[in-house]
Amino acid sequence: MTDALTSAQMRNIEQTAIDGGKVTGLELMDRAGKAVVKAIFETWPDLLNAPRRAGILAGPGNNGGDGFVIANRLRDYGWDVEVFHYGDIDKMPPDAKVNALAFANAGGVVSPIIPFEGRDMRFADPPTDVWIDAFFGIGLTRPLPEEVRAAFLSISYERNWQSNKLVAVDILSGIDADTGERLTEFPLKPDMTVTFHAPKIGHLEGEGADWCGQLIVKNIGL
Ligand SMILES: NC(=O)C1=CN([C@@H]2O[C@H](COP(=O)(O)OP(=O)(O)OC[C@H]3O[C@@H](n4cnc5c(N)ncnc54)[C@H](OP(=O)(O)O)[C@@H]3O)[C@@H](O)[C@H]2O)[C@@H](O)CC1
Ligand SMILES: [K+]
Repeated sequence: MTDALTSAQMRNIEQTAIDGGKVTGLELMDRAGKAVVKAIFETWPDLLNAPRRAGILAGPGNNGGDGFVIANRLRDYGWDVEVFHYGDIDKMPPDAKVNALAFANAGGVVSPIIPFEGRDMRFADPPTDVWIDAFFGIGLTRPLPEEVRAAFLSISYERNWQSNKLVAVDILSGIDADTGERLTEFPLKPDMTVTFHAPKIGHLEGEGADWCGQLIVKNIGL
């Protein structure tokens, strides 16, 4: 496993590649989202044999942008996809907004996360096969908002009754990528974390090492 990076080191590598004209941020986001989908099908190939349902937990930043790339990709596979967005598409960073608008304009369902409160997630119908945690990645700066923690709790109820998978995009939301500290206490461990280019300190240190599930590092051409 190559040396773990801090979030600042990762951003520097990305920015250097973008400034050098080697790649655009949008291309990196596209590669990242597609890498998550590839990792899902490589890890659970039976998910390929029938259209499934995915719930995408998307945040306000570029981690959320990855979530919308994943949402678009799974719709291409004929999946039933619903995005639960903690954020406002209009206020997303430009690359994320492009992917969010592509999803919404193609008829993708974008719901606020509050409905989890009203929904009895234990018996979701149809059951969700895969939950994607794209709330926050390396840009997490403080403990999760209460409604985000509550959304995770709703899914944890469902996981008691339904066999679904939880995949963390880049890092489980709530884990500090630079220390592995769990900034918010909640009960959900992902089945898998897909990160990009190299592991981050937060995947290997502190509690982060125990809150990854299977850690997959995907090359995004940096
Ligand atoms: N070229 C690229 O950049 C690529 C990026 N990629 C992807 O982007 C991710 C990094 O994206 P990012 O820098 O936008 O950070 P992200 O983790 O989405 O969150 C930032 C937003 O959340 C907010 N926020 C933070 N903490 C919060 C809290 N506790 N509660 C509430 N809000 C909170 C924060 O707001 P603020 O802290 O400014 O108030 C800001 O709005 C990275 O992990 C990877 O997945 C890949 O596609 C590869 C190419
Ligand atoms: K995440």
